Amino acid sequence: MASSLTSRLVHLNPITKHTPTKLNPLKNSSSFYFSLPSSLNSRRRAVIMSSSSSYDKQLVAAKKAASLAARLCQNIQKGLLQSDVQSKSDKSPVTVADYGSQVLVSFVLQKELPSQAFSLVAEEDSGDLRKEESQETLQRITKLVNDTIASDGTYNVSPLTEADVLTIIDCGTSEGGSSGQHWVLDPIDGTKGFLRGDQYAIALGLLDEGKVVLGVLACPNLPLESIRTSSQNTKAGCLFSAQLSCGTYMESLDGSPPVKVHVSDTENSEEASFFESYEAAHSSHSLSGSIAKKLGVKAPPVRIDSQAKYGALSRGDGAYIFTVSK
Ligand SMILES: Nc1ncnc2c1ncn2[C@@H]1O[C@H](COP(=O)(O)O)[C@@H](OP(=O)(O)O)[C@H]1O
Ligand SMILES: [Mg+2]
Repeated sequence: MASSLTSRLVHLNPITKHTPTKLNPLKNSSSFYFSLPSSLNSRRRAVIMSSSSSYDKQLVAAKKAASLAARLCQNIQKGLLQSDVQSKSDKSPVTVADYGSQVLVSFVLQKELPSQAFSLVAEEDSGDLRKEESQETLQRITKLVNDTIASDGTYNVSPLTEADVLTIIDCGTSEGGSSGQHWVLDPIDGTKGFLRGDQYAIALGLLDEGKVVLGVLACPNLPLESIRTSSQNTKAGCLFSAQLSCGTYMESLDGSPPVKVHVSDTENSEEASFFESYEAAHSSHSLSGSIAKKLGVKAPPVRIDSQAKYGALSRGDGAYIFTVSK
């Protein structure tokens, strides 16, 4: 599930179109663009713009949901316990933060959009947490989620019970589909990066009639300035958001005003740099090195866990992402 969900979420990364160049094959993939082609006449442009504005409420809710989930993840990462980490049947790690993030996103979306039918396709389910031996883990998730909701103060609700938490996790078991609206969530993309204290992301998208119409990406450890020039002292915590045909915006997770971002417009691959997975088991480093060489890229690879690399790409920190299946 993790891999297939991740591969779908890759296409949820709405990157603002700037000037596509022959040098950047990724930028020519339609799934990376939400902006309107300039060839569209202004009447058609107006029609698309007005239809996209109907997702404003969902965008506000998605940003709130991802921000609150990021807050929970940041708090857990500061004091991660050995017992917070478990192994899934596919041997990939899952943590109390993955579950807690899914609970918060599901909870906030339903609170913020009460009048809408709710469908969520999410990575985690409650199966393992319902086992006898997971009782303490479930208690810890419930406490962490309740503490986060209380610290935010927006929702005047009684604390969630453990049964509530299990039910809310399983709100993410929708099958999705090509009709209606469906949220798609990876509550922590890059769990291995999260465990290492490196990059990870909360990745949330909305599909309407089978099309991606908005996406948000919370990257709690991504510096607010380019990762190629930032230092350890640079403030971190970015929230990227995009709505169909409205471009991509970035703000800090602690609430700075959003600024519009653009992908790199470099025409010279000798000056370009590329991102790839940190984990060599996820993407072939040797093959991407060969591709980079053929393209004339001189800079060494920038290895980042998770879709945080798509956030970095969307603001032009680098020009390419290479994901090469092994
Ligand atoms: N062998 C593999 N090939 C491709 N992707 C893999 C993989 N093993 C794990 N992944 C996925 O890669 C995601 C992380 O991406 P990246 O390598 O860019 O950091 C993980 O998402 P989760 O952390 O949500 O499980 C995981 O599902
Ligand atoms: Mg995940």
